[in-house]
Amino acid sequence: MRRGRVDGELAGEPMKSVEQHVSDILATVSSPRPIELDLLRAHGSVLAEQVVAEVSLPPFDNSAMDGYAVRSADVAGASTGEPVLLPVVADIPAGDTFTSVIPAGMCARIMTGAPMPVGADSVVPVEWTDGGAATVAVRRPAAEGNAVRREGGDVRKGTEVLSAGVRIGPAEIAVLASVGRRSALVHPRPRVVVLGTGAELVEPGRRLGPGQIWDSNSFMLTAAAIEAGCEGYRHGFVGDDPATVLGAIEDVLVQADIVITSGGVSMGAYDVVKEVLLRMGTVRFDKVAVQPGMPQGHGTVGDSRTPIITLPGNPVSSYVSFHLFVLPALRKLSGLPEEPLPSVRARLLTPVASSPRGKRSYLRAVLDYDASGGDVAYTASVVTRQGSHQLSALAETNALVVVPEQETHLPEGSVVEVVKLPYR
Ligand SMILES: Nc1nc2c(c(=O)[nH]1)N[C@H]1C(S)=C(S)[C@@H](COP(=O)(O)OP(=O)(O)OC[C@H]3O[C@@H](n4cnc5c(N)ncnc54)[C@H](O)[C@@H]3O)O[C@H]1N2
Ligand code: MOO
Repeated sequence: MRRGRVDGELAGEPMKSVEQHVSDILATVSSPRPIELDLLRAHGSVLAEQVVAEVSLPPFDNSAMDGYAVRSADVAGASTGEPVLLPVVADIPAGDTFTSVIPAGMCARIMTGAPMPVGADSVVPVEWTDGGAATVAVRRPAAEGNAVRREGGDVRKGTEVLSAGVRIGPAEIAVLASVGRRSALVHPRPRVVVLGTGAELVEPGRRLGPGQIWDSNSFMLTAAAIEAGCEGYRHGFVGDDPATVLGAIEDVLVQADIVITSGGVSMGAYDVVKEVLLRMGTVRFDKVAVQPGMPQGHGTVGDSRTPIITLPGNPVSSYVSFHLFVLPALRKLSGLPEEPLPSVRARLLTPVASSPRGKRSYLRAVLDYDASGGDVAYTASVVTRQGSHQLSALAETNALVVVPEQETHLPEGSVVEVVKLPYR
């Protein structure tokens, strides 16, 4: 509720389940058409094609060490006391394009990554020799294949090196480059535009007036979207004027694959997001059986039918509902399969004193690994400040203890499901 009165009491109204709300949101979201992007531009996006090696890797037999390419039979009897002396008939650096041939009883100096000469079947590391330039004294035998990296030893020509659906990180970029790819077909990273609402909001860095607070939600939600691998754009915030709010939403559509708003969705006389979007008829508002984060809205806006998710303004509610409701949408927009946040079972070190009947609570908690815990290998301590406005407590936590809808309290020692928050 913002300023003033509550318009009506909706006690007893059935609430929507968390799962239903997620699936309703997902029904409004589809993953964008794949595009071809240059390697580094593709970083962070999801691969939309299967990548097959068109050549074997390594493409040719090469040396794994700096040393001498030999015939293993020639050095079989080498020892410190009786080194084998071999004339050095070639010098092969990495990148050498000349195909050397090594006759029996001779060798070539060779560097790491350089192509193996014809006739040689083994590499003697320089440390096992006197390092000679014209003739080398080999002090240890090197078995056939010693320090030789075989053609196709990493990847055989024609095999899959990356499957569609993987997120492209540095390792995937390296694999793409190593098979000669300059670009890849990817689902582009979704553009997430975040808009805060509220007449009480002030830009951080400016002075607060009476009744005002600094906007934190639009920063938090933008950062969370970026952390989820998206392009996050903070549009800032707008006040309580319906025309301004509507104008701002329309303005951001050109740069948005999805719009996230915070605030103005509850029962207040000035809950402007709800007011303007309800009028459009393409966004619906529900009470979801969850604490925090009960008032939620979702749908599409504009001719582009851009998905929009309207989160409640209370900062902790916004944060928790981002993880429950926005992340699944961002995964789908990113081209990733549906997957819940990882959760573990943990033993409660603190009791849960109260949880509203009929709502699933997600309590902010500290999750710790407990090596002595046996099959319950984690402990969870619920922090004391659980109010939807108590943002500072949120920053002390790394997980959400799930209290099922039918439970109103839980004793210390209860085993509960705990959702791990990403990157914490
Ligand atoms: N009569 C009722 N009142 C309220 C109900 C209800 O069912 N009946 N629900 C409560 C619940 S639960 C929530 S959650 C909030 C949601 O309210 P809104 O989404 O309409 O959000 P606002 O009223 O705009 O703001 C709520 C709160 O959050 C602060 N806020 C808003 N935006 C930001 C921001 N960008 N950065 C930091 N803080 C922000 C705002 O100042 C308010 O304190 O409604 C309850 N009321
Ligand atoms: O559901 Mo509201 O999100 O309690 O704070």
